[in-house]
Amino acid sequence: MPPNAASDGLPPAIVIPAAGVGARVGGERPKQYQYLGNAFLIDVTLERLARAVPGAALMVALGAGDGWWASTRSVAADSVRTCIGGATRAESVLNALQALALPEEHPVLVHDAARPCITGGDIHALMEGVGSSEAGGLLAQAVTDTIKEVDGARHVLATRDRSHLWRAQTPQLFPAGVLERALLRAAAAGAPVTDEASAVEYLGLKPLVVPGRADNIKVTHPGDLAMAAWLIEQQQQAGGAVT
Ligand SMILES: Nc1ccn([C@@H]2O[C@H](COP(=O)(O)OP(=O)(O)OP(=O)(O)O)[C@@H](O)[C@H]2O)c(=O)n1
Ligand SMILES: C[C@](O)(CO)[C@H](O)COP(=O)(O)O
Repeated sequence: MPPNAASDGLPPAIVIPAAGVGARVGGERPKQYQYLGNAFLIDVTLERLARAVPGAALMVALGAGDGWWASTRSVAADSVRTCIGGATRAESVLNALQALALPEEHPVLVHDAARPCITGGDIHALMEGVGSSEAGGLLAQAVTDTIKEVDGARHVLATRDRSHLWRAQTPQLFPAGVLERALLRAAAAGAPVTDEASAVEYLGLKPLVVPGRADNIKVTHPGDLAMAAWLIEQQQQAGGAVT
């Protein structure tokens, strides 16, 4: 493997988009500030990231006018800084990346605040799998269900070949310069960017998928918070190795 910041022992920086409103989960506050056990969801996510990558700088993109961050545990953490996010997840990630102002080759992990069940094992598998590759990579899971294409009334139009389909998760890992160029280029072209890899693909690069755990869920719908709390309990019972 060629020398790079990661292999030289310099930890990746970590960008955490947390500027969403959590409309699908609902509730009186954004999902990142709802409780998982006795902690805010965002504290669980940030503490797992910080534990997995000691010494990493964490940059959290917050919604403009966020009134909750000040009540988190993470507000007091030296390694955690914040910036204002944007109208889309991609804009939030770009703002955070620019706030970090990293050298071109510096590795950057991007992880949704809304994925609190991430494990150190998965983060290290991603870092080892991707190494210093220019195209970077992401955790993902191979699709195991039969895939239906449906019309607007939910009638099946076709059954799709799933043999090359994977479900993208986060973290996703890229060199800072590649990621910034990719996000800027995709934004200028109006290309749809639902994750960092889709922006990097837009540059013509092929990010690597690294198999991740099924329990790295994104809290998206009502009920997912309870599911995440249960998954964390299971991980804790399975031992410290997973967290
Ligand atoms: N403008 C935005 C939109 C989303 N996110 C973040 O991106 C992650 C994944 O997005 P998603 O699950 O879609 O969160 P929300 O946008 O909050 O959810 P919803 O679409 O239900 O409102 C979350 O951590 C969310 O806070 C962000 O930083 N900036
Ligand atoms: C980035 C992501 O977590 C990959 O699965 C996901 O796309 C983010 O959710 P969104 O609903 O697309 O914002």
